Amino acid sequence: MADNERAPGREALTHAKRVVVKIGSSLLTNDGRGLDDQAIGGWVDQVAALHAQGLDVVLVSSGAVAAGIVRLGWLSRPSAVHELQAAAAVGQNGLTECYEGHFGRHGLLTAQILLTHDDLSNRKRYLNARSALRTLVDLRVVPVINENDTVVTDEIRFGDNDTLGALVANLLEADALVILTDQEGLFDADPRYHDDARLISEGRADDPALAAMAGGGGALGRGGMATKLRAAQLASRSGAVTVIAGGREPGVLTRLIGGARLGTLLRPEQAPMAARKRWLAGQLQVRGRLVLDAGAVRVLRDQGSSLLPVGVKSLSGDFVRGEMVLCVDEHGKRVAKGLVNYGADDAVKILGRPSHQIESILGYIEAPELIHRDNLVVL
Ligand SMILES: Nc1ncnc2c1ncn2[C@@H]1O[C@H](COP(=O)(O)OP(=O)(O)O)[C@@H](O)[C@H]1O
Ligand SMILES: N[C@@H](CCC(=O)OP(=O)(O)O)C(=O)O
Repeated sequence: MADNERAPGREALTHAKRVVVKIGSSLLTNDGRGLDDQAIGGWVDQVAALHAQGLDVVLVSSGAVAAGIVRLGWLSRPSAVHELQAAAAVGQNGLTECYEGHFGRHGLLTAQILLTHDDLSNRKRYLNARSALRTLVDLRVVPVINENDTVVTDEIRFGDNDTLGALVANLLEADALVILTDQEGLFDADPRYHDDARLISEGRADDPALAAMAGGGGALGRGGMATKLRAAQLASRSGAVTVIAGGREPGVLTRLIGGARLGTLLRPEQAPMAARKRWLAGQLQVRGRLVLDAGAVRVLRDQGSSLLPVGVKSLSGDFVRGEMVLCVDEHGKRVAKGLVNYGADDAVKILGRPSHQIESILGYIEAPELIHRDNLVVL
């Protein structure tokens, strides 16, 4: 890369050692005409160049469903789940073959990893996935990850691969998450509808003003900019910087890592969370909802305290001990998420009560807290 491209403020990328690169459906499938082999070859060449510089690069690649639809000769995206699952199974083969062939030109091995939300929400499977991925990276293999679309249904899917990319960045404690898409980055309005939209070059991952500018996805992609910003927030929890950039920009990956001012850089502002808290924060499914009083909201936010039953006003949902619930304030604003010590049937009996009364009310005591602070993450 030319030295004059090295822009100030991009050190998080020039110093990166481990990078997760997510390539979106919007880019991979040649505007719906099947996998864009040439474009994939171009990104693989860049990943290989970064790999040769000593960086660990992990790919999160979409495109299975779109590629499968074309391979099967279907004219449009089906809406039936079983047809989408079938398309993903056919298309994933093509995707793997394509990456393997291109990385093979560089003498690099790839590994296909298909993950579901369940794999990352079950703590044991999460730890297994983490150690397998870390081992592959240590072996200098390039993992190519996608959601296991063939076995997921709507309620349990990530849906977009931006979220998956962020969780992989957390899992590997990557320094950077690079999200390649069909736009140059995040604009102050959706450029599909606003000709005068301007590119945001930098911002904070958790800036609500940016989230307000981010709209939904195009015909091929799933999440649009909204899921990319949420992914940046998730990635920031392990200290990773996120860049959203245009995948068709020549040399985009090598230039970004060289420090070029391309795309939108989203910086993490908070100190990285401990791995267990990150795992909690990454859980997408909640089984119930607790409404907290103002005092409980304050001590959770300001003092990092556990949640006691006395601070909970009401609950909804059908959860059992150990499941994830969302805590909201009296106006419904999200405050925290955590794993409950009591199932809904028992929890409802101890709401608003001091913990020393739990045993006399329930006939047993599991713990004085409804959610212990180790199992709680403030949002
Ligand atoms: N503020 C915005 N800036 C840029 N793109 C936006 C914005 N809001 C919505 N979008 C849309 O997000 C799309 C990219 O997301 P998506 O279609 O999900 O692609 P991918 O498959 O790469 O994830 C763009 O084509 C763009 O139209
Ligand atoms: N897992 C899906 C991709 C989902 C998807 O399109 O996500 P995204 O690239 O974030 O818009 C597939 O391979 O078809």
